[in-house]
Amino acid sequence: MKVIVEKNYEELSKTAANIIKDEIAKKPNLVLGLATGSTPEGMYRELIRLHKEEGLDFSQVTTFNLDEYVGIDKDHPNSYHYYMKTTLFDHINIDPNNTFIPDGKVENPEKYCKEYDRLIEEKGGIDLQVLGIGENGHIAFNEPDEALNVGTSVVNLTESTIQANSRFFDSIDQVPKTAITMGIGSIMKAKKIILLANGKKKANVIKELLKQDKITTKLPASILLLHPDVTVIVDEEAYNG
Ligand SMILES: O=P(O)(O)OC[C@H]1O[C@](O)(CO)[C@@H](O)[C@@H]1O
Repeated sequence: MKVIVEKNYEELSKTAANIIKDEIAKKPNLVLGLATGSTPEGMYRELIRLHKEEGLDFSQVTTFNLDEYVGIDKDHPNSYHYYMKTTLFDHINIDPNNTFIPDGKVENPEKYCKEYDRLIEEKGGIDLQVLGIGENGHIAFNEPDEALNVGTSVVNLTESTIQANSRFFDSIDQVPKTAITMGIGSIMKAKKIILLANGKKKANVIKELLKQDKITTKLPASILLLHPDVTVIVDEEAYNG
């Protein structure tokens, strides 16, 4: 795993956005895996700037998002559909038909999850996957457990994730308890992965991850040690605590 330590969140965000820019330059019809949460917000702001000021062209790009809460409408302000639309898609020239986010209100989730993985394959697989990391080591919503799902699945969120994500909701009772998430296998099939983490809150989990020489389902991000092209981009706070 390659590690880049940036001075602060702004530099981290620019570095991540520039990696995406370089990949689009190499392959204009890039298949890009996207994450939500607080961490990538700065990267999305920088991508919008690159589009508006430097003509970064998303017209041929396809995106797949990692996850969505179950039972939440697409236009709910806490849905990841709403997040992606307002944080990135409305501000760049991406074709909405080329953006895919798991549907949290689907009737037959099992069938739907298989379809989602099949669709990723059909589009040629993910070229570049952006990941955040939970304070408990989750990637997407693959929570620490005895076993991890290979493909896209419906999962239960842990108490610590519900607690961490309650900051986006009016009260903790409103945080959904389940989500659809790309599986560990779906993520590991990406050709290239960047994992972003900033701030003191992520220092413990980054320390754990970077000292790992074993993979363990108790720290889902440790599976990334098996991937040939992962870059971890952190700011000094997440690196040093
Ligand atoms: O960036 P945050 O808000 O700390 O969230 C960490 C991770 O947890 C999630 O919310 C769950 O998938 C991701 O979207 C994010 O990468």
